[in-house]
Amino acid sequence: MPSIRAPATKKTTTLTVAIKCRPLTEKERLRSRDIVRVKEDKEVLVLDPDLTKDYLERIQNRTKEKKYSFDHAFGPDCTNLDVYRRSICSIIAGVVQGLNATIFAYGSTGSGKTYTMVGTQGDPGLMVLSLHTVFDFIKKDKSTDDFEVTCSYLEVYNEVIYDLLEKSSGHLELREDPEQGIVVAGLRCIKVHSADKILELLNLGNSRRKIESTEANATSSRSHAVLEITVKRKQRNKYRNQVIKGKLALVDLAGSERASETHSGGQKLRDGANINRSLLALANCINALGKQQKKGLAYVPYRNSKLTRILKDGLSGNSQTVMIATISPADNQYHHTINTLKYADRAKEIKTHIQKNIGTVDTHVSDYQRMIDSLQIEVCRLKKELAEKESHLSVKPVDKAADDELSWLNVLSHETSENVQERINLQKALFELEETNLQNRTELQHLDDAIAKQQVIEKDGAVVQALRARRQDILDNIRDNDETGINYQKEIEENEKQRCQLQNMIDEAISNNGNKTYLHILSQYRLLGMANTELQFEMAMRDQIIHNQREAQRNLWNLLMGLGLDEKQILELAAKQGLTIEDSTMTPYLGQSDWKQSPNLDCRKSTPSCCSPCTGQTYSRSSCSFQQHQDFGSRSSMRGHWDLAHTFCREEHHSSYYLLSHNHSPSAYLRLRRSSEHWISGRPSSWFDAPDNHPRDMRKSFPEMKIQSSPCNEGCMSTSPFTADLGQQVKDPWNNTLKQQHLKDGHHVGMSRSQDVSKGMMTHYGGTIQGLLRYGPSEQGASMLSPNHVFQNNAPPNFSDLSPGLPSYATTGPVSFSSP
Ligand SMILES: Nc1ncnc2c1ncn2[C@@H]1O[C@H](COP(=O)(O)OP(=O)(O)OP(=O)(O)O)[C@@H](O)[C@H]1O
Repeated sequence: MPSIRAPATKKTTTLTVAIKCRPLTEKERLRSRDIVRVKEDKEVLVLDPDLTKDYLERIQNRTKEKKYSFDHAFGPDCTNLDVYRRSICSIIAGVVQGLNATIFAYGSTGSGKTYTMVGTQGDPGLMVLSLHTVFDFIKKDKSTDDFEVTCSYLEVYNEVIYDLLEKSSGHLELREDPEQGIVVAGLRCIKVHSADKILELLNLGNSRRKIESTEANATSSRSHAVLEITVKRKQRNKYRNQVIKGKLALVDLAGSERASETHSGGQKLRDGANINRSLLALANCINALGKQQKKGLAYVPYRNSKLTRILKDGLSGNSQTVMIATISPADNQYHHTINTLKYADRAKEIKTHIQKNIGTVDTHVSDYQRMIDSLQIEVCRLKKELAEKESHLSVKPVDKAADDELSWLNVLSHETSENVQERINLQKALFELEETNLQNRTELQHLDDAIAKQQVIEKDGAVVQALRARRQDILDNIRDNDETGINYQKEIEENEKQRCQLQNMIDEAISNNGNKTYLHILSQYRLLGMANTELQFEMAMRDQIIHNQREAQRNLWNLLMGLGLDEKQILELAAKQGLTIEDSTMTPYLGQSDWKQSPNLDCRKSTPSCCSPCTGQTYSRSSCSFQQHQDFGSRSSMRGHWDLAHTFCREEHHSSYYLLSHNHSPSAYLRLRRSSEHWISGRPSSWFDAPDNHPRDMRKSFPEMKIQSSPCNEGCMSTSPFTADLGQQVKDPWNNTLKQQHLKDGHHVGMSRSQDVSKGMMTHYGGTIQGLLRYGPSEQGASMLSPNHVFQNNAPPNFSDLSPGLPSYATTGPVSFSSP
């Protein structure tokens, strides 16, 4: 029997911002003046550093004096313990109860970030104090629960992640996990039983951190360091299998600086540029998040740096977050101080949504994880073979040419891997950006409707004006997001060019070089690496879907509650529908396994070609887009068949992610255009052409599209005989039989993947082949299929021959297709 659960409730909180002003250092005392005043533990006054300003200028308010107010403010006499007690202590208790918390120090170089986070023996920092509290709470806990505390410590240096708990750590990759958010693959997590043990690890990690002496700070941290403590609590009471997991992230950022001030050059200058790049990305995220609270949906560019990706949860997700902005009181630091305070002021607007992390594991995600893991094992094996081959080559009699070639190939391999990573990252960013604008456009539509209605009641009244103002904000957001999107597109094009160059170089080397085995391994390694990252990309997409599914369920639940139904009534109603509703207080947090069984998704069991009433979706437009989207590529055998009618279309540039419509419903085209028209402007229309037999302006031709904001319509509209037929024919979309299936009305349906073996290049493409859309750059697989291309013998290629040994999975990649 299908079963749904009441979701765990989310609580919205605002980021806590605390300012800490350090004392003047010995050196500064000789030549600087103290210009910062902290008042009433909340206000910070920064005096004009220019003492020459006269009384008149001051009273005329022509001074540079600035005043800000924050949640907490600490003057030079305050210790780290003061900061801890007033602004941090209360959130640490939550970590032991399964909540996430993030504490990060932000400020210019030499302002006291490391001092605040790490501290000294006499004045232990927030990392040390928090750890002691965690263990104190565990010790004092009166329940019979089992606790497990683990700790990891990483640094981001020059946009590369290193494990500070490993002696000689390699480069680590970021991965997006549906349960845990952003995780660093391969990062060591050490089980610890006491705060002292963590402190030992912390000291060890700190000794490995990249530190340099700069003009501004003798021990300047050149990297961003993240200490993460995870507290797992296995409950031994009636909820036996429940595991509550709280995470505490403590972040010491590298200092922002101006090259001119630090007098650095060479490597230091490069470090500085990278540090500033991450901090700029962080500042942009803070800006966008601050703006979002005021103006609605602004795109938050987390993907612009590793640091912001790591801090994503802390900045907007499931985390109670404290920002400690550190400032120097010295007059020559005036600009830095004001800058830091400005960002801190904006950060006050940021909201996060906290909820308890109650453990659940999802099967299909673990399937993907297994695939990725096996690919990673394969990559490791090939890496080893490569290393062996290299050492074998290097013991040969000195052959400088071979050595040069080898190092050239290594550079090539490294560049290729970076290129793939960058591409995936850009595509994800574009995807998210598109999603944000999709929501913006929906709101715009609603606003237009509301304005039109309101105009009838009171022409140009206050309400209309407020609505218009909001409309303008949304339009501004859309425009900003479009601009960002165009820049991403350009970057993707650049990346694609680079990819082609690299590929040509590898191809050339393979054809010219005698050492074919080595090159073959290199090529294999590269291909597997690509498959690996693409799988990760796909997993991230699924995570997004899962996330939206949860939101949709949450909305549905809230709606039911909002209708005034009490729990008993809901249970009775559900029972009539044959549904079991479990109580959130008694059951684990809603996991993906739940939504697999949710009535929304399971509806196809009873109605193969049409969605059952999908009321919940109506209230979450974006969730619903994903509701359709989620079906894409899904291979749950539980479902028995694949309801292709619900697949949602999305354009993605080049070899990337896309979704296809599976029937002739114009909705597919419209949805595509609506979601992507803002990208397309200025590009050749052939990139995303509407079929000739469908006029461009779909709205005119298909007035029913106007009601598309009802997701239910989206789902149900595609209930064509074609789909129904498909529903019966398609038994398993992942199965080869489907790949070559022909529909009776002449459309091809298939999941496909191509591999141009001769070039050593792999392109995945697939999905359902139907319609007259065209995708992708000409260099890749897409060029094989021109618009309106008719497969030979009206059948798709034999995909299984083209992709030997690689697992089938949902589609990514360019595609061109047509129906005869
Ligand atoms: N509250 C404080 N009391 C006494 N000294 C402090 C305090 N805060 C910072 N300092 C001193 O100021 C100097 C710079 O501090 P710190 O290294 O923590 O700065 P930072 O912001 O981490 O710099 P960077 O970004 O370059 O790493 C150090 O000498 C430190 O001892």
